[in-house]
Amino acid sequence: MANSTLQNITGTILLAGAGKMGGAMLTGWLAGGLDPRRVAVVDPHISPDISALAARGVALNPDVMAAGFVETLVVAVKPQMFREAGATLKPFVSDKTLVLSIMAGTTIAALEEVCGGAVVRAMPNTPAAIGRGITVAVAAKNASAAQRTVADALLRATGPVEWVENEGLMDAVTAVSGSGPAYVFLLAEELARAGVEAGLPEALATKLARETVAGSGELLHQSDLPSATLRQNVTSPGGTTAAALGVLMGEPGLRDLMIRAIAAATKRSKELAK
Ligand SMILES: NC(=O)C1=CN([C@@H]2O[C@H](COP(=O)(O)OP(=O)(O)OC[C@H]3O[C@@H](n4cnc5c(N)ncnc54)[C@H](OP(=O)(O)O)[C@@H]3O)[C@@H](O)[C@H]2O)C=CC1
Ligand SMILES: O=C(O)[C@@H]1CCC=N1
Repeated sequence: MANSTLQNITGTILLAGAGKMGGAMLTGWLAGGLDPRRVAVVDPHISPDISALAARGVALNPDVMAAGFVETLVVAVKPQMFREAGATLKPFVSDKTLVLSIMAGTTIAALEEVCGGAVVRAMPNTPAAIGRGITVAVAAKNASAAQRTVADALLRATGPVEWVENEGLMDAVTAVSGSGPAYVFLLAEELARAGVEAGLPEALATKLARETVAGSGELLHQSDLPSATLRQNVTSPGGTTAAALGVLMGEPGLRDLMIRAIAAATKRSKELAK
Protein backbone atom coordinates (compact mmCIF):
# COMPACT_ATOMS: atom_id res chain seq x y z
CA MET A 1 0.00 0.00 0.00
CA ALA A 2 1.35 3.46 -0.89
CA ASN A 3 2.64 5.36 2.12
CA SER A 4 2.70 9.14 1.65
CA THR A 5 5.53 9.70 4.17
CA LEU A 6 7.71 7.16 2.36
CA GLN A 7 6.94 8.80 -0.97
CA ASN A 8 7.97 12.18 0.45
CA ILE A 9 11.34 11.05 1.79
CA THR A 10 14.15 13.07 0.27
CA GLY A 11 17.84 12.23 0.19
CA THR A 12 19.65 8.91 -0.11
CA ILE A 13 18.90 5.87 2.04
CA LEU A 14 21.90 3.58 2.32
CA LEU A 15 21.04 0.02 3.37
CA ALA A 16 24.04 -1.83 4.82
CA GLY A 17 23.28 -5.55 4.74
CA ALA A 18 20.53 -6.73 2.42
CA GLY A 19 20.13 -10.20 3.88
CA LYS A 20 16.92 -11.75 5.23
CA MET A 21 15.83 -8.77 7.34
CA GLY A 22 17.38 -5.87 5.41
CA GLY A 23 16.09 -7.36 2.14
CA ALA A 24 12.56 -7.73 3.58
CA MET A 25 12.60 -4.09 4.67
CA LEU A 26 13.77 -2.91 1.26
CA THR A 27 10.93 -4.87 -0.35
CA GLY A 28 8.48 -3.14 2.00
CA TRP A 29 9.85 0.33 1.22
CA LEU A 30 9.57 -0.15 -2.52
CA ALA A 31 6.08 -1.64 -2.16
CA GLY A 32 5.16 1.42 -0.06
CA GLY A 33 6.15 3.77 -2.87
CA LEU A 34 9.70 4.78 -1.93
CA ASP A 35 11.53 5.94 -5.06
CA PRO A 36 14.07 3.15 -5.82
CA ARG A 37 16.54 5.81 -7.02
CA ARG A 38 16.76 7.03 -3.41
CA VAL A 39 18.14 3.67 -2.23
CA ALA A 40 21.72 2.37 -2.28
CA VAL A 41 22.71 -1.05 -0.94
CA VAL A 42 26.08 -2.18 0.39
CA ASP A 43 26.54 -5.90 0.91
CA PRO A 44 29.49 -8.15 -0.03
CA HIS A 45 27.10 -10.83 -1.34
CA ILE A 46 24.15 -9.23 -3.09
CA SER A 47 21.40 -11.82 -3.71
CA PRO A 48 19.82 -12.25 -7.16
CA ASP A 49 16.57 -10.68 -5.85
CA ILE A 50 18.39 -7.53 -4.72
CA SER A 51 20.53 -7.45 -7.90
CA ALA A 52 17.34 -7.36 -9.94
CA LEU A 53 16.41 -4.06 -8.23
CA ALA A 54 19.30 -2.32 -10.03
CA ALA A 55 17.08 -2.19 -13.12
CA ARG A 56 14.59 -0.10 -11.08
CA GLY A 57 17.29 2.36 -10.02
CA VAL A 58 18.59 0.94 -6.71
CA ALA A 59 22.36 1.57 -6.54
CA LEU A 60 24.40 -1.51 -5.59
CA ASN A 61 27.70 -1.18 -3.70
CA PRO A 62 28.24 2.46 -4.67
CA ASP A 63 31.69 3.97 -4.51
CA VAL A 64 32.15 5.66 -1.09
CA MET A 65 33.69 8.82 -2.49
CA ALA A 66 31.05 9.15 -5.17
CA ALA A 67 28.20 8.51 -2.73
CA GLY A 68 29.36 10.96 -0.02
CA PHE A 69 27.23 11.57 3.08
CA VAL A 70 23.76 10.05 3.16
CA GLU A 71 20.63 11.34 4.90
CA THR A 72 19.75 7.88 6.20
CA LEU A 73 21.89 4.83 6.92
CA VAL A 74 20.04 1.62 7.73
CA VAL A 75 22.32 -0.90 9.45
CA ALA A 76 21.18 -4.49 8.96
CA VAL A 77 24.41 -6.47 9.25
CA LYS A 78 24.90 -9.13 11.94
CA PRO A 79 25.79 -7.60 15.32
CA GLN A 80 29.03 -9.59 15.32
CA MET A 81 30.04 -7.83 12.03
CA PHE A 82 29.09 -4.37 13.19
CA ARG A 83 32.42 -3.00 14.42
CA GLU A 84 34.14 -4.12 11.19
CA ALA A 85 31.29 -2.93 8.96
CA GLY A 86 30.98 0.33 10.90
CA ALA A 87 34.44 1.46 9.82
CA THR A 88 33.43 1.15 6.16
CA LEU A 89 30.09 2.89 6.82
CA LYS A 90 31.44 5.86 8.76
CA PRO A 91 32.45 7.83 5.63
CA PHE A 92 28.75 7.93 4.68
CA VAL A 93 27.69 9.44 8.03
CA SER A 94 27.60 13.13 8.95
CA ASP A 95 26.12 14.73 12.10
CA LYS A 96 22.89 15.10 10.14
CA THR A 97 22.61 11.43 9.12
CA LEU A 98 19.83 9.31 10.60
CA VAL A 99 21.41 5.96 11.56
CA LEU A 100 18.60 3.41 11.79
CA SER A 101 19.83 0.11 13.21
CA ILE A 102 17.92 -3.15 13.39
CA MET A 103 20.80 -5.12 14.92
CA ALA A 104 20.03 -7.28 17.95
CA GLY A 105 21.86 -6.27 21.10
CA THR A 106 23.78 -3.36 19.59
CA THR A 107 23.17 -0.31 21.76
CA ILE A 108 22.60 3.32 20.81
CA ALA A 109 25.88 4.16 22.58
CA ALA A 110 27.81 1.63 20.44
CA LEU A 111 26.21 2.95 17.27
CA GLU A 112 27.09 6.52 18.23
CA GLU A 113 30.66 5.48 18.99
CA VAL A 114 31.23 3.54 15.76
CA CYS A 115 29.07 5.43 13.23
CA GLY A 116 28.04 8.76 14.79
CA GLY A 117 24.91 10.45 13.43
CA ALA A 118 21.47 10.52 15.05
CA VAL A 119 20.58 6.96 16.02
CA VAL A 120 17.26 5.12 16.04
CA ARG A 121 17.52 1.55 17.32
CA ALA A 122 14.75 -0.76 16.15
CA MET A 123 13.78 -4.42 16.32
CA PRO A 124 11.57 -5.72 13.46
CA ASN A 125 10.70 -9.35 12.68
CA THR A 126 10.53 -11.47 9.52
CA PRO A 127 6.75 -11.29 8.89
CA ALA A 128 7.88 -7.86 7.64
CA ALA A 129 8.46 -9.69 4.34
CA ILE A 130 4.66 -9.79 3.83
CA GLY A 131 3.90 -6.45 5.50
CA ARG A 132 2.86 -8.19 8.74
CA GLY A 133 5.88 -7.45 10.91
CA ILE A 134 5.88 -5.66 14.27
CA THR A 135 8.71 -3.31 15.17
CA VAL A 136 9.75 -1.63 18.41
CA ALA A 137 11.93 1.49 18.14
CA VAL A 138 13.80 3.83 20.49
CA ALA A 139 15.45 7.08 19.44
CA ALA A 140 18.61 8.74 20.73
CA LYS A 141 18.10 12.17 22.25
CA ASN A 142 19.72 13.95 19.29
CA ALA A 143 17.36 12.38 16.72
CA SER A 144 15.15 15.20 15.43
CA ALA A 145 11.37 14.98 15.01
CA ALA A 146 11.89 14.86 11.24
CA GLN A 147 14.39 11.99 11.57
CA ARG A 148 11.99 10.08 13.84
CA THR A 149 9.29 10.56 11.21
CA VAL A 150 11.54 9.14 8.48
CA ALA A 151 12.51 6.19 10.71
CA ASP A 152 8.83 5.58 11.53
CA ALA A 153 7.89 5.60 7.82
CA LEU A 154 10.68 3.16 6.91
CA LEU A 155 9.74 0.79 9.73
CA ARG A 156 5.96 1.15 9.30
CA ALA A 157 6.30 0.03 5.66
CA THR A 158 6.56 -3.52 7.06
CA GLY A 159 3.89 -3.36 9.80
CA PRO A 160 3.00 -1.45 12.98
CA VAL A 161 5.65 0.34 15.04
CA GLU A 162 5.74 0.77 18.83
CA TRP A 163 8.04 3.54 20.11
CA VAL A 164 9.52 3.18 23.59
CA GLU A 165 11.56 5.62 25.70
CA ASN A 166 13.51 2.99 27.64
CA GLU A 167 16.26 1.34 25.57
CA GLY A 168 16.64 -1.26 28.31
CA LEU A 169 13.42 -2.90 27.04
CA MET A 170 15.00 -3.79 23.70
CA ASP A 171 16.61 -7.05 24.86
CA ALA A 172 13.28 -8.49 25.99
CA VAL A 173 11.57 -7.05 22.88
CA THR A 174 14.11 -8.90 20.75
CA ALA A 175 13.40 -12.11 22.68
CA VAL A 176 9.61 -11.81 22.31
CA SER A 177 8.90 -10.36 18.85
CA GLY A 178 12.28 -10.27 17.05
CA SER A 179 12.93 -13.98 17.62
CA GLY A 180 9.24 -14.83 18.20
CA PRO A 181 8.40 -16.01 14.67
CA ALA A 182 10.93 -18.83 15.12
CA TYR A 183 9.02 -20.15 18.15
CA VAL A 184 5.79 -20.21 16.14
CA PHE A 185 7.45 -22.02 13.23
CA LEU A 186 8.90 -24.52 15.71
CA LEU A 187 5.37 -25.07 17.03
CA ALA A 188 4.28 -25.94 13.47
CA GLU A 189 7.20 -28.36 13.12
CA GLU A 190 6.57 -30.10 16.45
CA LEU A 191 2.79 -30.26 15.94
CA ALA A 192 3.43 -32.06 12.64
CA ARG A 193 5.98 -34.38 14.23
CA ALA A 194 3.55 -35.27 17.02
CA GLY A 195 0.86 -35.94 14.41
CA VAL A 196 3.16 -38.42 12.67
CA GLU A 197 3.88 -39.99 16.06
CA ALA A 198 0.10 -40.35 16.52
CA GLY A 199 -0.18 -42.23 13.21
CA LEU A 200 -0.77 -39.60 10.51
CA PRO A 201 1.04 -39.74 7.14
CA GLU A 202 3.83 -37.11 7.18
CA ALA A 203 2.45 -34.99 4.31
CA LEU A 204 -0.99 -34.80 5.93
CA ALA A 205 0.45 -34.00 9.37
CA THR A 206 2.63 -31.24 7.88
CA LYS A 207 -0.31 -29.69 6.03
CA LEU A 208 -2.61 -29.87 9.08
CA ALA A 209 0.00 -28.30 11.35
CA ARG A 210 0.91 -25.53 8.90
CA GLU A 211 -2.69 -24.57 8.15
CA THR A 212 -3.64 -24.75 11.84
CA VAL A 213 -0.84 -22.40 12.88
CA ALA A 214 -1.48 -20.04 9.95
CA GLY A 215 -5.28 -20.07 10.40
CA SER A 216 -5.03 -19.55 14.16
CA GLY A 217 -2.62 -16.65 13.59
CA GLU A 218 -5.03 -15.08 11.13
CA LEU A 219 -7.97 -15.56 13.55
CA LEU A 220 -5.92 -13.92 16.29
CA HIS A 221 -5.10 -11.10 13.87
CA GLN A 222 -8.68 -10.49 12.76
CA SER A 223 -10.47 -11.05 16.08
CA ASP A 224 -10.89 -8.49 18.85
CA LEU A 225 -11.08 -11.29 21.43
CA PRO A 226 -8.20 -11.98 23.80
CA SER A 227 -6.01 -14.94 22.93
CA ALA A 228 -7.24 -16.75 26.07
CA THR A 229 -10.88 -16.46 24.90
CA LEU A 230 -10.00 -17.85 21.47
CA ARG A 231 -8.30 -20.74 23.26
CA GLN A 232 -11.33 -21.31 25.51
CA ASN A 233 -13.57 -21.33 22.42
CA VAL A 234 -11.73 -24.45 21.21
CA THR A 235 -11.87 -26.16 24.59
CA SER A 236 -15.05 -28.19 25.11
CA PRO A 237 -15.50 -29.23 28.77
CA GLY A 238 -14.11 -32.72 29.24
CA GLY A 239 -13.08 -32.87 25.57
CA THR A 240 -9.93 -33.51 23.56
CA THR A 241 -8.46 -29.99 23.80
CA ALA A 242 -8.79 -29.99 27.59
CA ALA A 243 -6.87 -33.27 27.66
CA ALA A 244 -4.02 -31.75 25.59
CA LEU A 245 -4.00 -28.46 27.52
CA GLY A 246 -3.74 -30.44 30.75
CA VAL A 247 -0.30 -31.45 29.49
CA LEU A 248 0.73 -28.11 27.95
CA MET A 249 -0.50 -26.07 30.93
CA GLY A 250 0.73 -28.56 33.54
CA GLU A 251 3.82 -28.31 35.73
CA PRO A 252 6.26 -28.03 34.08
CA GLY A 253 4.43 -26.80 31.02
CA LEU A 254 4.70 -24.35 28.17
CA ARG A 255 4.74 -21.40 30.62
CA ASP A 256 7.97 -22.54 32.26
CA LEU A 257 9.55 -23.42 28.92
CA MET A 258 8.61 -20.05 27.43
CA ILE A 259 9.93 -18.14 30.44
CA ARG A 260 13.23 -20.01 30.11
CA ALA A 261 13.38 -19.48 26.34
CA ILE A 262 12.69 -15.74 26.58
CA ALA A 263 15.22 -15.41 29.41
CA ALA A 264 17.86 -17.17 27.25
CA ALA A 265 17.18 -14.89 24.26
CA THR A 266 17.19 -11.76 26.47
CA LYS A 267 20.51 -12.82 27.98
CA ARG A 268 21.97 -13.44 24.50
CA SER A 269 20.81 -9.99 23.33
CA LYS A 270 22.65 -8.42 26.29
CA GLU A 271 25.76 -10.48 25.44
CA LEU A 272 25.69 -9.23 21.83
CA ALA A 273 26.05 -5.69 23.20
CA LYS A 274 29.53 -6.52 24.49
N1 LIG B 1 16.50 -12.43 10.80
C1 LIG B 1 15.67 -11.90 11.67
O1 LIG B 1 14.60 -12.45 11.98
C2 LIG B 1 15.98 -10.58 12.31
C3 LIG B 1 17.23 -10.03 12.23
N2 LIG B 1 17.50 -8.84 12.84
C4 LIG B 1 18.83 -8.25 12.76
O2 LIG B 1 19.08 -7.98 11.39
C5 LIG B 1 20.46 -8.09 11.14
C6 LIG B 1 20.65 -8.96 9.90
O3 LIG B 1 20.12 -10.24 10.18
P1 LIG B 1 19.75 -11.21 8.98
O4 LIG B 1 19.13 -10.42 7.89
O5 LIG B 1 19.04 -12.35 9.59
O6 LIG B 1 21.22 -11.65 8.53
P2 LIG B 1 21.75 -11.99 7.08
O7 LIG B 1 23.04 -12.71 7.28
O8 LIG B 1 20.67 -12.61 6.27
O9 LIG B 1 22.05 -10.53 6.46
C7 LIG B 1 23.18 -9.77 6.78
C8 LIG B 1 23.79 -9.32 5.46
O10 LIG B 1 24.84 -8.39 5.73
C9 LIG B 1 25.90 -8.70 4.88
N3 LIG B 1 27.15 -8.10 5.35
C10 LIG B 1 28.19 -8.66 6.02
N4 LIG B 1 29.16 -7.77 6.22
C11 LIG B 1 28.76 -6.60 5.67
C12 LIG B 1 29.34 -5.31 5.55
N5 LIG B 1 30.56 -5.04 6.05
N6 LIG B 1 28.66 -4.34 4.91
C13 LIG B 1 27.43 -4.60 4.40
N7 LIG B 1 26.82 -5.82 4.48
C14 LIG B 1 27.48 -6.81 5.12
C15 LIG B 1 25.90 -10.19 4.88
O11 LIG B 1 26.70 -10.72 3.85
P3 LIG B 1 27.43 -12.16 4.14
O12 LIG B 1 26.34 -13.16 4.14
O13 LIG B 1 28.37 -12.30 3.01
O14 LIG B 1 28.11 -12.05 5.47
C16 LIG B 1 24.42 -10.47 4.69
O15 LIG B 1 24.04 -10.41 3.33
C17 LIG B 1 21.11 -8.65 12.40
O16 LIG B 1 21.77 -7.62 13.07
C18 LIG B 1 19.94 -9.17 13.21
O17 LIG B 1 20.17 -9.04 14.59
C19 LIG B 1 16.52 -8.12 13.48
C20 LIG B 1 15.27 -8.62 13.58
C21 LIG B 1 14.89 -9.92 13.06
O1 LIG C 1 18.44 -14.44 16.08
C1 LIG C 1 18.80 -13.25 16.08
O2 LIG C 1 19.78 -12.89 16.75
C2 LIG C 1 18.03 -12.24 15.26
C3 LIG C 1 17.50 -11.13 16.11
C4 LIG C 1 16.04 -11.39 16.24
C5 LIG C 1 15.78 -12.43 15.27
N1 LIG C 1 16.87 -12.86 14.71
